[in-house]
Amino acid sequence: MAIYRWVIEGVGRRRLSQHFLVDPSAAEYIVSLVPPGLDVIEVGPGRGALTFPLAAKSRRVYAIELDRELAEWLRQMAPPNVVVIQGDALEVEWPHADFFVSNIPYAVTSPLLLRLASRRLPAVVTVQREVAHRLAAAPGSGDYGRLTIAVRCHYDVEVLRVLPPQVFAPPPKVYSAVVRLTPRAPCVEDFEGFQRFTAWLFSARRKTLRRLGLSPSTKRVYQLSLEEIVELFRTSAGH
Ligand SMILES: C[S@@+](CC[C@H](N)C(=O)[O-])C[C@H]1O[C@@H](n2cnc3c(N)ncnc32)[C@H](O)[C@@H]1O
Repeated sequence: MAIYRWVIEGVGRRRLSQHFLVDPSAAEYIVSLVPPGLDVIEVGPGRGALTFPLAAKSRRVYAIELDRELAEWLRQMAPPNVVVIQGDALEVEWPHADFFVSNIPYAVTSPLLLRLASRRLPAVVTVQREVAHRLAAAPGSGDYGRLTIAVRCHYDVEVLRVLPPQVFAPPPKVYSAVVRLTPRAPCVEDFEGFQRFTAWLFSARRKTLRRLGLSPSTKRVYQLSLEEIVELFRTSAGH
């Protein structure tokens, strides 16, 4: 019975991507990238590795945690300027804030980044190194795709530091990277329409524009810059 319970909990924890930051210098580095005196949203505070130092330099920290036990623990332990919101960060309403921080739970990386992009908050996020490569990818590379386009439509992306698995407990199987996202003027007004367009476009990522009937160009979809994709969207959708 005890083993059975342990197995079920293990699966649950994996689904929650619970790898806790245990290297104080990594936590200090991430928090140093957040300007002082702001209202900050933190997704997945866990055991508070970022939350506590963040609270010390911020006006308020809204800590959104899905795990009920961790949320309750944090409510009891955190200073009064930490507002714990128990729930799924993909579903709960995000409070008004100036900045976003998260060691992103791996299982929700893409939808969370898309939700963040629609809010255009300045952010520092830790993601799998492969995701960081996708965010920073240049046209023509294998990592370049819809996620690159969606995030870069709203942000300038800087991959600042790679973190080895051992900075987390339990260590994940992959390396992570700290990424700074600085809002830029959005590349389009109709982001939802743009998302539908890029979904269609990248479902044929190796096809040429001529083959897709979009232009006489023999360039392939994955070789197009963000600006070229925006231009195609404008002409094809009459925007
Ligand atoms: C990678 S851990 C990071 C924990 C802590 N920030 C740290 O660095 O030690 C991810 C955290 O996000 C929480 N979490 C997972 N999915 C979530 C979701 N959809 N919404 C909010 N929190 C979530 C997990 O319970 C866990 O505490």
